[in-house]
Amino acid sequence: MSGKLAPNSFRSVFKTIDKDLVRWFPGHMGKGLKQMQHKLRSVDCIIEVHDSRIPISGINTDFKYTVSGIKPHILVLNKVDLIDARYKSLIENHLKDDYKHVIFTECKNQQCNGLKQIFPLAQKLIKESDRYNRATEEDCNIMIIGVPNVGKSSLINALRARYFGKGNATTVGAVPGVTRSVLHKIKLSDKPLFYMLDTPGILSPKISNVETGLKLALCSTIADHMVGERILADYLLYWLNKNEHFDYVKVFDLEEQSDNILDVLTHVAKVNKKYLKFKDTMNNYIIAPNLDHAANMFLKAFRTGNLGKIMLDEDIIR
Ligand SMILES: Nc1nc2c(ncn2[C@@H]2O[C@H](COP(=O)(O)OP(=O)(O)OP(=O)(O)O)[C@@H](O)[C@H]2O)c(=O)[nH]1
Repeated sequence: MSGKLAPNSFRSVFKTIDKDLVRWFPGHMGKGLKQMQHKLRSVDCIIEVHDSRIPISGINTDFKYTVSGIKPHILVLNKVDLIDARYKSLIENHLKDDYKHVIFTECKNQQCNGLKQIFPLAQKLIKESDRYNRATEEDCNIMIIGVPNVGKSSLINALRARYFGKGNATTVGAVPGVTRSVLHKIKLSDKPLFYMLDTPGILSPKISNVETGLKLALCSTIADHMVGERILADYLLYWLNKNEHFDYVKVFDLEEQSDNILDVLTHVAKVNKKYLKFKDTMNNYIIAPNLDHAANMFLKAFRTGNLGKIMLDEDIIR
């Protein structure tokens, strides 16, 4: 039976030593954004994809001032399979002033309702819009934008399989930054003639605060090593405790809830028999729990949904 700590025994603030622990804007992202802007003239609709687990922290608000705003726009919140369904209406409500069309998707499930809604909605919005310079063009182009690793390529592949009956046209990866080439043009359907333009994930150059950055990193939009696996695991533990999600106690066979990441990681490493062997200054062998391995296991459990269906912005929406 797992023990319970009183709520006030957990940290109420996450303190990091390094305020600049994430270097946000790798060079290719700035270049990608410029190339996207140049291509806007040939675009009829924008589908902005983000991660349902961070529907507020994860949105790159720069898109609003750079690439979206002028063209018909759909906000897709992907990976909805990883959040508790009751948050969908709360998220929609929270975003309603900024985003008129919000669709939740789960790319791994072809039967997902959201996937079925996207193309008909895009067609409708384009039909109702003024296409200006493109009014006489027969083909329609939908540009897919978003931060890294939210599932843009997966969405393109799922839509293409649905409407064009073709296999993967673009590479899917578990680490951010798989799509580097800007505006890879992929046919979505023949009649009507529709194309999708894949784009590399773009993060905002300025992240409003460290916690937003850490949430982005927990959802793999930033490579783990940019932040550090142990810091990320510590933030996750802090967040889980603060928001009373204690599935980790059972999943990792802990005796009780804990707010001490070193204790938790040491336990996880020991239970899973993950040790490091190294020599000390006296040339003696030391065997110690492999805390980095344990941190990765902790992060993976969250990312695969094993720690429960978790929406990291629930603290903001509440
Ligand atoms: N659970 C879950 N995972 C998903 C879903 N869609 C995509 N993924 C996973 O998310 C990871 C990233 O997917 P991609 O399609 O490569 O994402 P991307 O936005 O194109 O990535 P970049 O090219 O880095 O910008 C992969 O491991 C996918 O399998 C989904 O709906 N649910």
